[in-house]
Parts: sequence; C-alpha cells; structure tokens
Amino acid sequence: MNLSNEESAVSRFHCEMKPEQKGARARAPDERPGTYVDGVRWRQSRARGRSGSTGGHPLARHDARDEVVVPERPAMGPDFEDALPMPRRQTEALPELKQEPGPLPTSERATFGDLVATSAATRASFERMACAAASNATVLLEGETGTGKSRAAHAIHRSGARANAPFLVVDCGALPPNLLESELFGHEKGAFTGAIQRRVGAFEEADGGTIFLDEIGELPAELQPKLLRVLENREIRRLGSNTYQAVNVRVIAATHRDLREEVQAGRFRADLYFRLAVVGIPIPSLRERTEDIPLIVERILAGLGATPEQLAKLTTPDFLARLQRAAWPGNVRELRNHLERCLVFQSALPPTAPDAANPLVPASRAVDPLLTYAESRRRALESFERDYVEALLKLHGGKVSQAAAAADMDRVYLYRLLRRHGLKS
Ligand SMILES: Nc1ncnc2c1ncn2[C@@H]1O[C@H](COP(=O)(O)OP(=O)(O)OP(=O)(O)O)[C@@H](O)[C@H]1O
Repeated sequence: MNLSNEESAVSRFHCEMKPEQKGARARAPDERPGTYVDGVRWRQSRARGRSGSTGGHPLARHDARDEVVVPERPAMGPDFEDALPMPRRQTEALPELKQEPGPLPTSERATFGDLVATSAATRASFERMACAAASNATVLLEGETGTGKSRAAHAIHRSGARANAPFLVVDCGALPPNLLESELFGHEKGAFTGAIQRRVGAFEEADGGTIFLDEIGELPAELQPKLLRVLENREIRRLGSNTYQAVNVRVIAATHRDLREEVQAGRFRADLYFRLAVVGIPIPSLRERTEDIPLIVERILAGLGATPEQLAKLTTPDFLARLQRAAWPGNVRELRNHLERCLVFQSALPPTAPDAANPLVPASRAVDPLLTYAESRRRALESFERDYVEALLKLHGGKVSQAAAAADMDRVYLYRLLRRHGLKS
C-alpha cells in the first residue's frame, strides 16, 4: 500500500488503514469530520486500488503494492530537526485511540528465545517477534513494567541475522538529557565541561548490531528530533561535532507507556512514534495471561537453580492457583522475586495479598522483637519503601515520571528505588 498525505495540518491519528488481500480497510477513530473515500465521508471503509481519501484537505492515495510510504520532510541543514517544534497539545475531545494492532495471528509457537507461553495472547506476540527477527525493521515493544520487554528485545536480536553482532541497551529514562545524548551519540573532546576526551556513543558501538532503547517514552523532547533523524537517515552526529557519520544499527524500542496517548498529549512526536512502531508488539501483562504462570514458574525456578524437591513444592496445583489469583503489578519480575524469596525461606509463601479495604495498600507486616532495634528499623524501612513504590507505581499505571511527580520525588531517585526493590531492572 502506498499512502500519501500532503497536508501538514492533518490530525495526528486521523485514520487507520490495514492492508487486505484486495485493497485496504480504513477506519476513522471517531466522528471527526473530514475523512473521505472516493468523495464519501466514512468511519470504516474498505478501499480498493487507487481510491483517494481526504482527511480535511489532505489527500491520501493508496495502491495495491505492499508498501507504506511515510511522507518525507524537506531536506534542511544538519540542525533542522532541532528547529522542529513539538506538536501542540490536542485541544479537541480525544477520540478512542487505543492501539489496535489488528487481529494477531494465532500461533503454535510456545517459545521464543528463552520466553515460554501457552496463552494465545503471548503466542501471538511470539509470532510477531519471529517475523520481526527475520527482518531489519524497527520494533516497538509495548507492555507494563516487568512483562519481559527487555528479554523479548534480546530474543529478537538473538534470533536474527545480527545475532553475533553487538546488542546494546540504553535506558532512556535513567539519565538527564545531556548525558543521554552523549550516551546515545557520543561526544567530541571539549564538547561540554568535563568532556575531557572523545567518547563513542551507543549507536556507534552497536554498529552492525542492535540497539535496545528501553523506556523510549521517557526520551526528552529535545532528543526526539535527533533520534528521528537517526531512524530516517541512519546517521549520527557526536555532540560537539559538525559532521554526520553513517551507522548500520537495528533499533528495538520498548515502553510501558501508551505512546499514542503521549502523542495526543503533545509529549511525544507523532513522526517519531511512526518511525518506531514499524512493527508494534504488545506484551500482555501477567494478569492477562495467567495460563502462562505454571510454565513461567518452572522456567524461573530452573533458572534459579531450584532442587527437584523445591520444584515439586513450588509447582503444586494449589500453590500455582494462588499465584494465578495474585495481581502481580510488577508482572514477571515480581513473580520472579517472589519465587526467589520462596527459595530463600524454603517455603511456598503466599503472594502478598492486597489489603481488602484498600487494594493498593499491602497487608502490614508484624515486627519481630527478637531482632535488634537497628535491624528491625532497617527491615521496616526496607519493607515500607518497597510497598510504597509498588503501590505508587500501580496507582499511576506504571508511569514512573507521573508517579514521581505525584509523590514529589526525583524521578531518577524513584527509578533507583524501583531497581533496588527489583520492581525494575
Ligand atoms: N518469560 C520469562 N521467563 C522467565 N523470566 C522472565 C520472563 N519474562 C521476564 N522474566 C524476568 O522478569 C524480569 C523482568 O523482565 P524484563 O526486564 O525483560 O521486563 P521489562 O518489561 O523489560 O521491564 P521494564 O519495563 O521494567 O524494563 C527479569 O528478571 C526477567 O528475567
């Protein structure tokens, strides 16, 4: 399909088009005016070869070739992307913009790399991962914290043609903008105070391989146009340098955010979103795929070196059923931590039950007067911290920046606490 849009003022998500055998199915997300096929206004339509569709004024054409053409921006100077404004905040009523990746193909595939699953939802994700691995396309993994996005990214890399080349991970939420820019693109000596020598960035280091941009939704606004340029032109410029150099890097990005919502709110560039989501792969939360829990438990226990006796004790139908009923806001990571605790305490511990009156408040823990005051205090503080950040994150749907702002904490400090308590890697 060849789709063109010559009008810059078109809404960010004006319509969705899905290729079908004999053309394309197009869907307008709401009643907003101005989307036409062959002159007729529509919300859902099946378009044939060479129909014209206008969204307001713009013209969208498609033909039967299996190719999507995103309009190119005019060529400008090396810093042209820095001058591009962030899109304005959407002021009109927000339409229903939940991502609909289309019906995912059902798959027999119960493993991908070291990931295992039985649920249809996860097997469908595996199918997409396998397709992505066979290509060089940019991938966007979307799922809650701890669902296994990093593992999936690594598995895609390992299953593809770049398997023997480097795989570099950059957490876009963990560094302030200037350090992140240098981490990604490198810098020249003297580029800023403290740049005492030249530094190669992750894109250069990953040349020939894959770069995994974790928490891409946290990418600061000023770096978004720079990443867009890399994705469009496959070239980078070190901080403090005037020249671009070509890089051959496959990009896999991941986020726990709904990036479409971020685009609607004007916090994430629509053009960057489209460049990233060439292959979008949703990773379901653990509570949406409780059928996977027994297999995942076995896999995790084997990885943790559980003995056959421990394995038998922690895979009884009763214990597995309890695990399947738990909420797991931290998803597989939290499940893994729980199993590790079970091994340490040699017991099939019940998963932390949320307080009945307030599901966000975990049950209180008893104090042990046999411990010293200092040790008791340390443990209580530790336990408070974990419960607090876990509940905070759950309250804010896994959105770290939002949670940090609401709790009046520094985002980087919250990240540190989440990592310390195994709620984030
Ligand atoms: N299918 C699986 N089998 C075993 N362990 C898993 C599986 N999926 C995830 N894990 C474990 O869960 C933890 C979290 O996985 P991972 O870091 O890939 O999640 P994530 O979605 O990238 O998290 P975040 O969004 O916080 O970065 C890791 O310890 C990983 O080893």
